[in-house]
Formats: sequence, structure tokens, C-alpha cells
Amino acid sequence: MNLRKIAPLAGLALLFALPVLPVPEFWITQLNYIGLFALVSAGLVLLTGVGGLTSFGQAAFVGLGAYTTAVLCTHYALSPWVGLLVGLAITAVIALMLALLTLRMSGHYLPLATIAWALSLNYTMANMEFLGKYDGIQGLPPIHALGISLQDGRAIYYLIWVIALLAAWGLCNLLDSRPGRAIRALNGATTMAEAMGVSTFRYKVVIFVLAALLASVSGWLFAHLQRTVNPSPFGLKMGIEYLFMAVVGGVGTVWGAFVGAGVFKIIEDQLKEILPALLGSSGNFEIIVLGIVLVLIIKYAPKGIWPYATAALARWFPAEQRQRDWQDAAPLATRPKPAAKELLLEVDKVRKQFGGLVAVNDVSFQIHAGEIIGLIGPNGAGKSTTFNLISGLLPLSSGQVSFRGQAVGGKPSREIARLGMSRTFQHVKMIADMTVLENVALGTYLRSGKDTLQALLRLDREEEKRLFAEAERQLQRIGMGEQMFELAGNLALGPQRLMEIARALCTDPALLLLDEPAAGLRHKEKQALGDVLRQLRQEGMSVLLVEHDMEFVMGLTDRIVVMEFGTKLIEGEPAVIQASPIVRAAYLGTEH
Ligand SMILES: Nc1ncnc2c1ncn2[C@@H]1O[C@H](COP(=O)(O)OP(=O)(O)OP(=O)(O)O)[C@@H](O)[C@H]1O
Repeated sequence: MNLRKIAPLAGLALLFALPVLPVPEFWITQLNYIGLFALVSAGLVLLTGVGGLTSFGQAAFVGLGAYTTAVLCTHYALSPWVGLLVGLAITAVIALMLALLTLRMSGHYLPLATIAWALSLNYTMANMEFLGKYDGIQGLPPIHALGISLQDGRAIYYLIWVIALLAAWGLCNLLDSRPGRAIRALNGATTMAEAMGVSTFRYKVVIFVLAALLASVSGWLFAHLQRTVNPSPFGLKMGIEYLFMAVVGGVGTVWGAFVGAGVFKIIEDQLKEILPALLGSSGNFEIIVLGIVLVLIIKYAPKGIWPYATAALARWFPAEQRQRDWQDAAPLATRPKPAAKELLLEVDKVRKQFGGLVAVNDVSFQIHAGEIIGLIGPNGAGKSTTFNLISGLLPLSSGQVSFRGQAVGGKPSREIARLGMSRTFQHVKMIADMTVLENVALGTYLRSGKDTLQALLRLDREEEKRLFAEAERQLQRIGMGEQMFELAGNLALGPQRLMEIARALCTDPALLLLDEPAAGLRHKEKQALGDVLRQLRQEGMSVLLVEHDMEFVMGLTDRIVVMEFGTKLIEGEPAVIQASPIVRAAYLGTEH
């Protein structure tokens, strides 16, 4: 067994041995709070660090969990376990409602909205007679588990840490899964994820509710640890501190939440002791120091402590490559192929206006099964906009697009992807900190079905093997098998474009839209790409490509559509286009 496997086991053994060792009560209490805080900030890692949705309101969900169990156990003498379940149910419903109301907001509106509902939930707790107003509710019973009363700190310690570590395990599982890859796309790659068939809004809701549930569990444990609840630990200040923990620890990594919670709790307590003694007067001076620390971390270590810690420890714990265990996985199902020469795509007088600018002006053309069509024209001719209209990225101003006999104008890109149209982007869209293989596997999203719960519980492994087998197959096909374990962000532009093509192929498309696929490729890579596209054509796939490399386009396409100033100039076979004086004039910018 290597050090990488032994060290976590040793750490775990030590963690669970601590309460029976002669460790001072103070440290057990500290660790209890660290576990509780880590639960909340692990949710924030998912929501904010990975999903890019900033929330200042998590403390309010902690309060929901705490107050629900407090009311049920004291007013109705119910078991804390009933309190937990009801607390989770109430949190889920409220989080769902808040998510549906606020998650379509963008920019600074979402954080502002989280502040607003955090304040109002806290205000509710502090002003309802039923909840004991500012005094809160006292006299909560201890939790009983396996016949043991978790009355003191050392006993509840086990429950806190089992739950915290299970949550971390579940979140790590989730991030390494089909829904996890979709979630990792939420922060900056939503357009791409939608084009791969992902409902990004749905996953925003999922992570919002999951983070709220983790906070609620933390509140439940907190209430039964303290045996009393009052509104102050669930206010906006605490909401900000949870975010602080996630940022300090490493907002993009689950274990960063634990580091952040530990660092925060220990520093805060030490500062509370030291600063008043140093300054000779009492006050919450630690807030000032913690504020300064946060600003410094955001400036000098925006990814938090965890990435630095792992880099420093890499000598002893080298990162392990994913095990390639999918060789025998069953292939994914494929969609029925279109009949030879079937009319696949009909672009009928499509128009796009941006204010006064007509970017695409009543353009029409058709694509049949097994054809490679080039869309060319000088810069600003409207090619990419036409692409975006066909693939559903932009709404049509007028006209219609039909794909495989269905009108798709007005449908979102994920619906169009489901019908068998896939695309790449002019500016590569990927998840830079995921491997090439994982990025490509995102293309299999619509060909698979395991979702959040199965991923959390790691019940998705067989399907994952099939997805990775498909991703590897497409990477091999495009000549990138060697690079599958590299981080996508480390690739040069040419290979990144090839990676996008492999990802699009993973959707098993009938029509492939490639936006400047040859840009950034070397001569040999272009030739290889041309060979792959010819092979795909032979298999019955159709390709529409926007490309500036005329040699590549002329040698590959069956027909070419030329655009200029948003209008279709001419359509014909490559030889006709090459000889056309109108096309030459368009490119040279002369009158025609
Ligand atoms: N979102 C937008 N808002 C306003 N104008 C836009 C928008 N997108 C594109 N345009 C304008 O529409 C016109 C067509 O742009 P488009 O990107 O489709 O051209 P293109 O043929 O793909 O050019 P290139 O070869 O340089 O990529 C340009 O004048 C561009 O500035």
C-alpha cells in the first residue's frame, strides 16, 4: 500500500480515536464546530466554488434545520430524528421555491437576493412568538443513536464527523460523475453544456437545494449539540463567515471546505483571546483581522489554501491518474441513421437582427444526409450567427429551421441536440480544469441517464465506464488518445478544437456543425481531420462547417454556401465557387 492510501486511513483512524484519547474538552468542542461548519461550507463549495452561484444566505438554512427540530422536540415532544426529516423536507421546499425565484438572476443580483432572503428568514426567527423571539427555544433533548444518548460533546462528535465525511464522500462522488460534469460546466460553460443537452437551470436548482440540505443537517446537529437555539448564529454575519470558510479553504474543492472551517474556527478563537489582551480593551477585534485575511487571500491565493497544500504535498502524494478500467464496457446505444440523401436540415429564409444591424438576411439552404457543406464568407459575413440560429443558441428574428422534418426554430439548443445536431464553437468552450477525457465525456450526456442521487451514492460506475469508453473511442478517432488525461486548459488551441469535435461526436449526431475546426491546426493535423470528416460522411453523417482555410474547404466539401454582409451570395460545388468572380470580389472587398 502506498503513502497516498495509508495517510487518509491513518488520518481517519486518528480523527475517530480522538474522543477516547486524553484530548482536552476544548479541542473536542473545536472539532465539533469545525465538522458543523465544514458541512455548510462543503455545500458552498458545490454551489459557489463549482457552480459559480454566490450565496450569503446559507446560515438561514442552518437556522431552518435547527429551529424545525427545536420546535418539534420541545413543543411536540417528537424525536430529534423526526426533527431531522421534517427539517430537511421544509428546507428542501423553501430552497426549491427560492431557487425557482432567484436562480435565473445573473451577476450581482443573485448574491443580493440571497442577502435579502437570509435577512428575512432570520427576521422571522427573531420575531415569532412561537419561536421564542430573540431568546429562542431552550431545553432540546439529546439525539439518541444506536441506543446511546449523544449527550456530551465527545458522543455527538462521532455523529457530526460521520455525517460530515459522508457528505464529503457524496460530493466528491457527485463531482466525478455525469451530473457532476454538467455541474462543473455551470461556472462559465453553460452555453456549451446546453449544446450537449444539459438543462443548466435544473442543475443550478439541484446544487442550490443540496447545499441548503447540508446546511439544514448542520443546523440540526448544532441545535442538539447546544440543546438550545436562538436567531443570532443564523444571521447574515454567519452567512458571510461560511462563505469566508469556503473561500479560505479552497472554494473549488470539497476538502477545502474542511480546511477553511478548521482554519477559520481556530484563528477566530485564538484572535478572540489574544487581541483584547494585546489591545487592552474588549471587543470583536477578530472581525477586523479576519476581514483583512480574507482580502489578502482573495488577492494572493484566490483558489484558497487547499490547492497550495496539495501542490506542496504532491512530492509525497503524487496525483494518481484515473484508472483506465473501461476497456470491456458495453458500447452506448446509437440513434437510427438518416436514410441516404434524406433531407436533414432546411434553413428557410432565416433572419437575425441585432438592433438596426441585419446580421443574417433571409438566408436559405439545405443539407442532405451524407453531405459536407461549407459556409464561407469574409469576416463579419454572418456565418457564426447563422450557426447559432441553426443550433438554437440564438432566437430567430424570422424564418424557420427544420431538422429531420421537425421545425426547431425557437427550441432551446439542448432540445435540438437531443434530435441529433451537435456543434463546436468558434471560441473553444470547455472546462479548463477537467481532463480532456472528462470534457469529451460531457458529450455523452444525452446517451446516458444516471443522475444526482445515483452519483452521490456512487451507483453509476458501470454507466460511467461506458461513457469513458465512448469518450476514449472518439478521442482515438480524432488522434488525441495520447492526451486524454491532460487538463483541457493545458492544451494548445488546435488540440482544444479537436477535443471539441470529439465531444460533439460523443453525442452521436446526424449533423455536425463545426465552427472553424481547422483554425490553429498544423498541416498534418488538418489532413487527419479531413480524413476523419470524410470517414464520417461515408458513415452517413452530415457536416456543416464554417472555415477560413480555403484549401481545407475546397478539398473536403460537396457544396459551399457563400455569405457576405449577412446575405447568401452564391451556392455551388467547390470548383464553381473557386472560379466565381463574385466570390473573389467579396473576399477582395471590390464591387460586384
Ligand atoms: N450578439 C451580437 N450583438 C450584436 N451584433 C452582433 C452579435 N453577434 C454578431 N454580431 C454582428 O453580426 C455580424 C455578423 O457576425 P458573425 O460573427 O456572424 O460573422 P462571421 O461571418 O462569423 O465573422 P467571422 O468570420 O469574423 O467570425 C457582425 O457585424 C457582428 O458584429
